[in-house]
Amino acid sequence: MSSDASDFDPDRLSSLQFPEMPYTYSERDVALYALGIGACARDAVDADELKYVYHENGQQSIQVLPTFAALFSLGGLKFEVPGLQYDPRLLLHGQQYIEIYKPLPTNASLNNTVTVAGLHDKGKAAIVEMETKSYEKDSGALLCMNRTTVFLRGAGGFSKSSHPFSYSNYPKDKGSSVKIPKGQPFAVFEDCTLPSQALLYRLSGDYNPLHSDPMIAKIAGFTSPILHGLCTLGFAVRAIIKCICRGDSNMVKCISGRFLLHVYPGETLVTEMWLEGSRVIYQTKVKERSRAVLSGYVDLHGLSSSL
Ligand SMILES: CCCCCCC[C@@H](O)CC(=O)SCCNC(=O)CCNC(=O)[C@H](O)C(C)(C)COP(=O)(O)OP(=O)(O)OC[C@H]1O[C@@H](n2cnc3c(N)ncnc32)[C@H](O)[C@@H]1OP(=O)(O)O
Repeated sequence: MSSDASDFDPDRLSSLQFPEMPYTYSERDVALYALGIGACARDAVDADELKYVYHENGQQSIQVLPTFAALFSLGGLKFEVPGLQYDPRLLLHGQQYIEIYKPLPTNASLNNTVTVAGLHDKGKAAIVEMETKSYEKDSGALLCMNRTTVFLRGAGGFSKSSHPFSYSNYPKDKGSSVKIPKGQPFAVFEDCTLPSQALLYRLSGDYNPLHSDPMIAKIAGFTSPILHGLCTLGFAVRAIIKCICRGDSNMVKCISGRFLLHVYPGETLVTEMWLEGSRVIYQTKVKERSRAVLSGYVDLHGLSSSL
């Protein structure tokens, strides 16, 4: 479904207004999310992960994994940009960038503001970047920011082909692809996803049928439903918290990931990690197909020099 170039007006982009989106979550949502990204799947009493699903050692509230913040951006899934038409069945999640400004509370009521952070005409596809800022309702404090990049196959060509449209409201180096170091990784973590992983993960709020409906998956070009990109990202960041943060998820400051290839539920994810100062560069591969499916970086607070 290619868009008609005559309908697209770049001047209208900056003035686009999206309604504020409330988002409320409870401790139950936090625990369900942790299970959805594989916490405690191999070991129900995992010393690093039980705290994400249970009040371990009498702790007052369960802890929240930093990638939970990505769920706040899902309300923007049904976005509309005037002059850009796309088939939602062909949408793929391209990238996710998350900044966390304070530890996520176990339950909260938030107000999300959504803006278009970028739009690019790639000819065969359109790339849309949506920025979501999440504020705590009571205090008004800014909790986190998400930048979600979606890759809309077949929706390119909406601008004049002699000068394809490209706009970003942030510096180019933020949230794009990373260079994987040549040396041996500092740590490697292997984790199996369940055949039912996407069915479990969707209960956290992304009900896109691409992840559950065999017919829709075929129309989208896959042999069967694929895993949510944010589920794969959750597995990768959980591996980094385990291997590098020694289980302390509050060390995570910022997360960037680019989805390189789809994952089928049931496949094994192998995450390789390299340290560059307080930055962890990572790459996740599907073991069965020996293919990289995700790469990016995670910036950490207070990384111990003893590592
Ligand atoms: C607001 C809230 C929204 C929430 C949305 C979440 C909804 C979810 O339910 C949906 C999902 O989770 S889908 C599952 C996760 N995602 C995937 O599996 C996609 C995996 N990636 C691919 O298949 C290809 O990289 C593919 C197909 C993406 C690109 O591959 P190619 O077509 O081969 O592209 P290529 O020719 O290499 O590059 C063309 C231009 O596009 C840029 N680009 C490539 N991959 C990108 C990516 N992953 N993200 C962003 N940009 C990307 C390239 O840089 C290139 O641009 P340029 O020519 O300027 O270099």
